[in-house]
Amino acid sequence: MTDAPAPASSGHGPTGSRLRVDDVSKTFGRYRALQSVHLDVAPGEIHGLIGQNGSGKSTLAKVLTGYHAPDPGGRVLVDGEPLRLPVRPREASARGLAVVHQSLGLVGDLTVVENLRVGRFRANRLTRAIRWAGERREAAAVLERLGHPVPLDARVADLSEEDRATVAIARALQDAEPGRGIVIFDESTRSLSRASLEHFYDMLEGIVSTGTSALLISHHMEEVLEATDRVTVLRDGVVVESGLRTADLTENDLVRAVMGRSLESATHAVEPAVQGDAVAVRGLRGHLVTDVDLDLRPGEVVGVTGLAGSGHDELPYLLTGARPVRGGTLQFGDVQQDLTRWDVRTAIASGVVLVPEGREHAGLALELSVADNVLLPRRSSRAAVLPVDGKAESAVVDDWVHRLDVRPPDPAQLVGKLSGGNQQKVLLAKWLATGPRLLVLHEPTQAVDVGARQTITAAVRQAAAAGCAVLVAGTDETELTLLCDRVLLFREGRPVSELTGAFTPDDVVESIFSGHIRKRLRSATPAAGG
Ligand SMILES: Nc1ncnc2c1ncn2[C@@H]1O[C@H](COP(=O)(O)OP(=O)(O)OP(=O)(O)O)[C@@H](O)[C@H]1O
Repeated sequence: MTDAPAPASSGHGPTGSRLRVDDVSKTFGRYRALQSVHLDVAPGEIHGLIGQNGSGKSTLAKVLTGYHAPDPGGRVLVDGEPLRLPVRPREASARGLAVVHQSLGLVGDLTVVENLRVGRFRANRLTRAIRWAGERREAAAVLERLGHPVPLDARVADLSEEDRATVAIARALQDAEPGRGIVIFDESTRSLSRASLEHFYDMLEGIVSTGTSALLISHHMEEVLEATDRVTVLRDGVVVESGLRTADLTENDLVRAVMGRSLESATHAVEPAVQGDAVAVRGLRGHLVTDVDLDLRPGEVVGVTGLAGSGHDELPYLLTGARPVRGGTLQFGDVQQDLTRWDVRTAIASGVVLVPEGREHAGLALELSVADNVLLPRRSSRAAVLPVDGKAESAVVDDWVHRLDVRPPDPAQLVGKLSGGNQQKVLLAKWLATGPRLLVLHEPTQAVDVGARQTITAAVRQAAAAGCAVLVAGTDETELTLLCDRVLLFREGRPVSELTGAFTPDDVVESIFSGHIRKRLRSATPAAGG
């Protein structure tokens, strides 16, 4: 055994490793997704696992929890004891090795106790009846360990975002003896709002303070710097940096480790006025949005943001016919539309397209190839009698695969087999390839790595420079700062203030929280002076 460097927050529990991975590889067909991976997570440590889209992070998490069988050879040890390979999911969870997925993995229609105990129910041996009293006791005990009670009989769909995050973590934690085991968070913080994030980190702090460890997979360099003790970096399935102490690193160090190079700083000069159609929305009303007027110039990228429930994230769906509109009109070019009669098909035919959030649920056919997905809107709008121009179609697909740097750059690859971030790139390519006049994006760089953020920003700005008006809804301050010329802050259904000029990510956060000091993700380190 080699000695792992002590984590920054030392002093938790016994020494040794909570999780040790030695020489683990995984091949899909001829593609080597993981090559002789080593990883060492110390007790009580929050260990970051970072890397570009497609570098193998989720594949490693899936090998560790038994979803994928690794190639022969290699070892996985939890609390010093080897796990049989391929990992059997029940054995892994009984040893306290569990994962919290990005979508939190909960069933909305089931109650809290059902979500926590499903797959673990103990039935009476004679009657087969579930012993509910025991199940409730176990569920309550794990929630108590997290210090955050949630009503056991509430339907998960009715819970607040914070409570849902609590239930997801409790579910992963319930088999681990307190102070042992490790929870893997596979981009689990991605779908949480900043307010819930603070709660999430408080819980994480509580967990690791007992000696249980966490492996945090994330594309957010700021989060990795603030939340983790050490970090391991994957590039093309190979560990290129192992267990670096995060306290010694800057954000640039992390970016260089992930990308293998530094990123040029991305500033966007105000572009000269471009030809195209101005967009005027008047009196828009939806479920949350109330009487909104909005003007977008061609070539302009406008952000809309706010706290959950402020209406900014309803706007994309109202403008594109995806959700019912109570009132309002949209005017651009020759289109003058009563939005209460707008639907998705008419919107697309008019050049108004939506890149929705959550690519698994909306917008991509996972069982089709990259090429078929990119060409879908084009093919459905082409008159059925026209012959297919295969050459032109391949040229379009090749161009977009190249421009958005989809990896692997294979148009025949099934989208379901791409990594999460590469699926997001295909979703953007699909709609950018239509040459829209009004492009509406909801959290467009969610799930993509720091390099891909810049690639996507360049592609969106190129669409704007060609005369398209762009609306970006979201709460990611870096995304909004990179992409937008101005950002409108929503409160109670309408825009109340605007950021223009050279605003920074901190300006965006401060405008959302209207001056509240942003809580650090973890308590300040002693080096920072408390
Ligand atoms: N079932 C599969 N069949 C074939 N290839 C796969 C399969 N699952 C993953 N891959 C490939 O393995 C590589 C690693 O994918 P993985 O999902 O682990 O990346 P990741 O680092 O988690 O990326 P992201 O940050 O985009 O989520 C990718 O090239 C992906 O296309």
